[in-house]
Amino acid sequence: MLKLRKYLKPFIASILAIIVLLFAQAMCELAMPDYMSNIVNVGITSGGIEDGVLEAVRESEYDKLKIFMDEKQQKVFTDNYELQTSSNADKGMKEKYPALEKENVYLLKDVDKDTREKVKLALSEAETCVMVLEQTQANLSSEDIANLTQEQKDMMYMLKKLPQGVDVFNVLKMMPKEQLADMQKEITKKSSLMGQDMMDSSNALYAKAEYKKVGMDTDAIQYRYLFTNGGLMLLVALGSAVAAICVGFLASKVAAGFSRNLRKDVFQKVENFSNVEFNKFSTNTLITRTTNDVQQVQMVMVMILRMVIYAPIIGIGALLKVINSNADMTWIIGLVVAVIIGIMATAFAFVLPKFRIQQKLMDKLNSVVRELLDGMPVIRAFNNQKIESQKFHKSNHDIMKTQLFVSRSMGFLLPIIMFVMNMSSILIVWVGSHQINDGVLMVGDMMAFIQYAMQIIMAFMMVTMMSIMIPRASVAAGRIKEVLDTEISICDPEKAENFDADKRGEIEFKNVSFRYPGAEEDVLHNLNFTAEAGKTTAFIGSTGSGKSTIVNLVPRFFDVTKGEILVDGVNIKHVSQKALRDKIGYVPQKGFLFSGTIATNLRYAKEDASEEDLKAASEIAQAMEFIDNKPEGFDTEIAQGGTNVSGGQRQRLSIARALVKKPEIFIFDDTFSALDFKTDAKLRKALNALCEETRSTVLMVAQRISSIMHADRIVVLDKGAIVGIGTHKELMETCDVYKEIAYSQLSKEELENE
Ligand SMILES: Nc1ncnc2c1ncn2[C@@H]1O[C@H](COP(=O)(O)OP(=O)(O)OP(=O)(O)O)[C@@H](O)[C@H]1O
Repeated sequence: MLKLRKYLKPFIASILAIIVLLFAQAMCELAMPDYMSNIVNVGITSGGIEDGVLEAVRESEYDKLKIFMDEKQQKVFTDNYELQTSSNADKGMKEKYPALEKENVYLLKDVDKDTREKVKLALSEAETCVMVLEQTQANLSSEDIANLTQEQKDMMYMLKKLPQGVDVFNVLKMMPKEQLADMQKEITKKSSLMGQDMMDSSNALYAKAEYKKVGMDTDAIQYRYLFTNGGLMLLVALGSAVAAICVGFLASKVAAGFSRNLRKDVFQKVENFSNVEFNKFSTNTLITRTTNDVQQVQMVMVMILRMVIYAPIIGIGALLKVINSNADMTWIIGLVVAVIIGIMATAFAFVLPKFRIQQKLMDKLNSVVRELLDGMPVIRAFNNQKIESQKFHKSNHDIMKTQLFVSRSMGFLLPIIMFVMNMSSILIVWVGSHQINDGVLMVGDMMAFIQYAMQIIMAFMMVTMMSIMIPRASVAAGRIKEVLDTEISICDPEKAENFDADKRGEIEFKNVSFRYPGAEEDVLHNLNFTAEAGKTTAFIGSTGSGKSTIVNLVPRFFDVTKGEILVDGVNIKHVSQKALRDKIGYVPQKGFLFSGTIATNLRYAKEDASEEDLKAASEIAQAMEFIDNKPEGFDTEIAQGGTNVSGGQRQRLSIARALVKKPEIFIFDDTFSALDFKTDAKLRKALNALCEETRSTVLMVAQRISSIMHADRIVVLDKGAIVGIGTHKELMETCDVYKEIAYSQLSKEELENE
């Protein structure tokens, strides 16, 4: 994938935005369990009271607290609370704190966060002691006793020994200071084992009880907390959803733009391929690389942008949260992650090779289908449908088998992983409930732990999935890069020369030898001849003697292996391909038309050609008659590849297309063999007239001697070498190969009459 990183450059801003958004999304996701934990621990369990910092406390209750506070703590209290006497309190005050009707109440001043923390510390131990003692005094039922923490139980048994009706706190006030300090030490030692959150929660319960005694509306406090935190949680969830939507939007934009640019570059590269490169890559693979492979990379790109960045943020974030939490259960996460990695590794060890096989089988199925469809008329003609459909069924069956295996394995994998995840929740609840029972963990913390554990496991699963997807996409990226990195063998010279302006279409082959790339021997051997300007030079020879190869060298479809080809006195390698091809009107062996109309096809080389030009060219190419017969004439639609016209018509339109261009050089690569003798003769006559007018050079490959016998010059080829050059007459006298061809096609009389 990294091979194509330069295609991400235009999208850097979007990628950075995605990273920021993913970070925001992860932060929101990580905050959610905390909110939930607070709602459970504080909102539900502690009645919406966060800790033991009392907003209001009766003077009598403060007297009790004071017993367990040292001078420093008492100072913190008096500094931050003000006494509201019963006599001075107004109506509003009394409504808010009804206890003021009977006694004085201390009210917390408006303090900042740090001071509040100091107050909390100053009150914390004293509140624990008072609470334990009050509970003891309150003659608890056995059920209540069972719910007490161990230190509360110990204290309760000690104080229960006091005679009935004696106020514990009055007794304590009279106790020697050292004994009281010992007792306090004992209580705080035990309570310090609880952890801060538990302490806060326990003190919050004390505060709630005190608020009730003050007459405050504790339900309102609880609702306020629940609505505030619930609302914040909703906002965070909304933030996460918005970030996720934006990431999805941007990631799709980046991936789609990335693949558009990639397809454009691959296409541009392929457009510049010479036949050498086309021979290296088959058409099928080039199409697959431009479409399917790019699509694969695009798909994984979206996943990378959404998951690969998100998974580590959320995974590490959740892990840090878990490590910092009170729950001593991190080992459960380690265990579950190890089990999941084990399961996935085993599954992928079986499935991954099948993925690769699947890709190959898909290629095979494609090629079988392609061959079947292309060769359908032949298959029908030879009645071989059964054999061919067996071939298809085999490929089809093979692919079904592997797909079934892969789908079934994946079908197993997900439920197993879900089972492991559910088991991990149960294990966390099991271990967590023991810790809750021991007073070291709160229910909300355990619930948050479960959520963080799921986030960590999901992050691991995302990374594992990506580690499977990325290598697959990497193969596709490699195939695309191979096309992009292919060196084009036929390119323009750095400093292009110009053609000799005094010459017009003269072609000279000088010691030209040629070997197809990858072939073992030359197909053309040391050719030397000149095709004079304005004259017709024809090539004839047995099949495979190299006629088409010679004419394909002129427009530089291939470059000569040895020697040089000069057009108008300049080596064709020294001019630009455009300048060279501008001079040439090429008609291939197999006529090819583009989708559009007859007119758009004829104007292919000369967009501004007039209707008269089209008509004139069609007349020469003997195509006017069939065009006239079409109701829409030149506007007749042509299907892709010209499949809706006959082979002969296609060929005539291909010839007309070259004629419209009126080039300096015509190349007809065995063009006339698709035409009947009569049309062939008429066409050649009209063509000769045109060439005389335009003074164009004609290179003509032919199989039929009658097509070329009137040429100014005939080059006879045998096994890639020239065995004779001259006019028909000269060759009939001097060249045995020519004579042999001529006599095999025409009678002695026909030849002598010519
Ligand atoms: N792309 C190619 N790669 C390798 N060898 C090729 C390629 N094209 C043609 N050849 C070989 O080069 C030789 C000359 O082929 P060419 O097509 O030029 O012959 P030809 O005289 O035009 O034949 P025909 O009259 O049958 O069209 C043949 O032996 C052929 O097998």
